Amino acid sequence: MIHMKDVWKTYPNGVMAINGINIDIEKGEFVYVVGPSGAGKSTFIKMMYREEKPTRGDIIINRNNLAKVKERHIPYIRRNMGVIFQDFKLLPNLSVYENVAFAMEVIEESKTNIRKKVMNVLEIVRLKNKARFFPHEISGGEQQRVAIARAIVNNPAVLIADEPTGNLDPETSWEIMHILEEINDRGTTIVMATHNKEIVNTLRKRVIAIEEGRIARDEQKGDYGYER
Ligand SMILES: Nc1ncnc2c1ncn2[C@@H]1O[C@H](COP(=O)(O)OP(=O)(O)OP(=O)(O)O)[C@@H](O)[C@H]1O
Repeated sequence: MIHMKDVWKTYPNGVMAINGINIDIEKGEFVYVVGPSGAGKSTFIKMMYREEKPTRGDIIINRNNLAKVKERHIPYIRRNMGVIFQDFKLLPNLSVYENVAFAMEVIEESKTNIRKKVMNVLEIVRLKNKARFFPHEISGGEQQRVAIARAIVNNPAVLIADEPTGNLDPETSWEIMHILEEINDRGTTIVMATHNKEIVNTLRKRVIAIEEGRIARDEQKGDYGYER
């Protein structure tokens, strides 16, 4: 599903963020990406949704090589990918419903179908009753659930998450994790960068540890392995 071959990333200012990474992630896996601050986790994640382009190497996702793809094709590639962030990134002037509908491919979709799909994902994240609310009227955990609904509305094969619980209290973080697990159980591959030791050590999954831009560990049902 996701294959990285000899991937390197040097930023324009000369910082070498990723130094020769090889990794294979198969369909349906749930993978945590851990490592010290500045180790290269975000860069690794950003290259997966082509926010950053590798300096060298190949990144093949759903048979497309993100290292070679033309700029104008990036939106097509992203359609089969959902992304969620630490700071949710909802559109403040749109309601919960509209935030999700806005992300949908609406070409040739009837209004009834759009409504069905949006309400269906809002049900998965248990927010049907808040469809008319605006982001500032709901809690941080609810905002992240809207972001998840938006990320999965096009039924992507891969969901990429960069510290999705970073701004949330422990209880709310667990709610988010249970929703991500349900989505993973439906077959979506999930790659999640995190600093949350408790979650990684409790909800055991594959752990890829990055240190100084290299894979330091790659373990099935691994542990967090750092103090924080
Ligand atoms: N846009 C950028 N331009 C230049 N250097 C960058 C850029 N983004 C990140 N870096 C540098 O690349 C290295 C890896 O950063 P990255 O954000 O990938 O680490 P991280 O593991 O996600 O860190 P954290 O856990 O603190 O979020 C760091 O030295 C960082 O300063």
